[in-house]
Amino acid sequence: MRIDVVSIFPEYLAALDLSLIGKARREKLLDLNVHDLRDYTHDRHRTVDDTPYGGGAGMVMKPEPWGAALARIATESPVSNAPLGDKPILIVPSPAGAVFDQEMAYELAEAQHLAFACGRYEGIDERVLEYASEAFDVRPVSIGDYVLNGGEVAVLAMVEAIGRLIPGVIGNPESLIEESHSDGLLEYPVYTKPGTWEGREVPEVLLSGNHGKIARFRRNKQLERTATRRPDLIVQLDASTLNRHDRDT
Ligand SMILES: N#Cc1c(-c2ccc3ccn(Cc4ccc(CN5CCCCC5)cc4)c3c2)n[nH]c1N
Repeated sequence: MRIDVVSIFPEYLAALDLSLIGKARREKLLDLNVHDLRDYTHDRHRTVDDTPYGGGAGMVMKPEPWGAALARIATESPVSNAPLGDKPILIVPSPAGAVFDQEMAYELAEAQHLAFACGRYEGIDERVLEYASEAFDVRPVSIGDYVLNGGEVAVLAMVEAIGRLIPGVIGNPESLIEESHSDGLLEYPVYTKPGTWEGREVPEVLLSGNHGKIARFRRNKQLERTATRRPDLIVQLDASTLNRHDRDT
């Protein structure tokens, strides 16, 4: 997978050189390119923003640098020149976007080429998204119902959530099976040595070696946690998921 990220703070994305995503880049599982939007300006001050038409607080990101950056990325895309004529996907982090979730992460992990446009100030001139839709499948996406100062934090979260789903990135793919949201429920609690810590014991069933009982204990903990912490997820569960847990714990 190729990923391109455009930002006026490219150093914000340095975290993507670390840990599993950094390892995936070094092992060529991920071709991740970070671009400084200011490299696509032509004035002495490398200007990327201006006052909003119609008035209002703050500044808006100018269209010209974005147009040049996205045009460059589109021409380099391994997808847009493909015979099928697919388009690379352009994710535009925005408080006004569709909410990013695990289902979207799985969908985007299938893409050959993702580009991310990190806005700042009050956002990017809307004409950029219209222009980009000629060469990209443009997706405004939000990572949650709160307001950040720009798109970079959202890109870090999405690239990690998507990147870890790419085959070979996570050492043990089994660990992807039982994590939160993989089956519509929150994950169960985990424990490790020592067996007693600060007077607190590990649940005895986990020491029993009875895999059936352990599975039931964990399932019930998933349901218990989801019902108390995310009741909104419970209503979305189908009967088979809810009835799969056993009363015998
Ligand atoms: N993903 C994600 C995000 C973001 C996010 C993503 C990208 C940018 C680019 C700039 N900002 C800051 C910002 C955004 C909106 C406003 C409100 N204005 C009101 C008047 C009309 C214009 C907009 C102010 C400042 C961003 C925030 N926040 N929260 C998420 N989950």
